[in-house]
Amino acid sequence: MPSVTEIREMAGEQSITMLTAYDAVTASIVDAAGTDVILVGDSVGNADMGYESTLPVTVDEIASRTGAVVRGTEDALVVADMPFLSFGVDQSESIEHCGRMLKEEGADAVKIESSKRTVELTERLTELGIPVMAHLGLTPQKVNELGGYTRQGTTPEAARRIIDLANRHEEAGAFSLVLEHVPANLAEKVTDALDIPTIGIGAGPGCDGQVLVINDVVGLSDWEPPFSEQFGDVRSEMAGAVEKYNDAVESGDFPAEEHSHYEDDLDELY
Ligand SMILES: Nc1nc(=O)c2c([nH]1)NC[C@@H]1CN(c3ccc(C(=O)N[C@@H](CCC(=O)O)C(=O)O)cc3)CN21
Ligand SMILES: CC(C)C(=O)C(=O)O
Ligand SMILES: [Mg+2]
Repeated sequence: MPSVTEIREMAGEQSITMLTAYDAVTASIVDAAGTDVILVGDSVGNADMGYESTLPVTVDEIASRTGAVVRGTEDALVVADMPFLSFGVDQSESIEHCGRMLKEEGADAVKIESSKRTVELTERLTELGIPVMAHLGLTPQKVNELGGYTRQGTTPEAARRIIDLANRHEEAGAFSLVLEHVPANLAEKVTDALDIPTIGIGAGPGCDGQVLVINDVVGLSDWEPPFSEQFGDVRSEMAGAVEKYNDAVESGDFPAEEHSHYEDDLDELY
């Protein structure tokens, strides 16, 4: 069972595997496959709740999903992804929201979309015993400011800002860092600059680990980011089962004798 310390020590050693999960069933499948880290992503908003973005997701929703994932997980490290405006508005409120994921839901750590304003919060949370995974590059909670889910860190200045913030979050105590949708050569430089592991999504092969959204990986999404890869076709599997069920009900093949029971005493009932 990897702890935050064991994940930190995987930097430069073994590739860290991380996937999202939003419910106990999926978490149990992801966990049994030996995945190192399960992220209760705020991507639940678009992946599982029908929203267009991650912005509407609430603290209560992430808390509820985190509890479910924890109950479905035996071995993996469970990280709760703090939703839009659950941190950064007010420090004590931020700490309460993050603390709740550990204290009430059993998460091992939280992830916070990082900026220069989260350095101090990361330090405070770490010092209180709430391990923090940082997140730089494309931070989808800033979609309205960025104007889309565009590649980040593409100019020397933007790349330098990311390297600087990565260093500052490591110094503040973050135990790992997600790097999203940045050039592979920038991700390599960040990985070299840090002692803590980098976990990439659309950040090339040079990171210490990789993360993707489970729906994209198993083939449940109706769209995926260009950097994702479908490793299965669960949507067709499910559609096939549902069609067979509908056909069986319509034809009268289901339920059959083995799905039904009869009581002799009831035969005379009028
Ligand atoms: N199902 C799912 N998978 C994800 O990987 C994911 C989410 N949801 N939700 C939160 C964020 C959003 N992500 C995304 C979404 C779209 C692009 C994308 O299509 N980028 C294109 C177009 C950018 C634009 O012009 O808007 C690109 O070429 O960069 C990238 C990352 C990654 N995350
Ligand atoms: C893709 C990962 C890093 C994420 O933040 C999410 O799933 O919400
Ligand atoms: Mg997220």
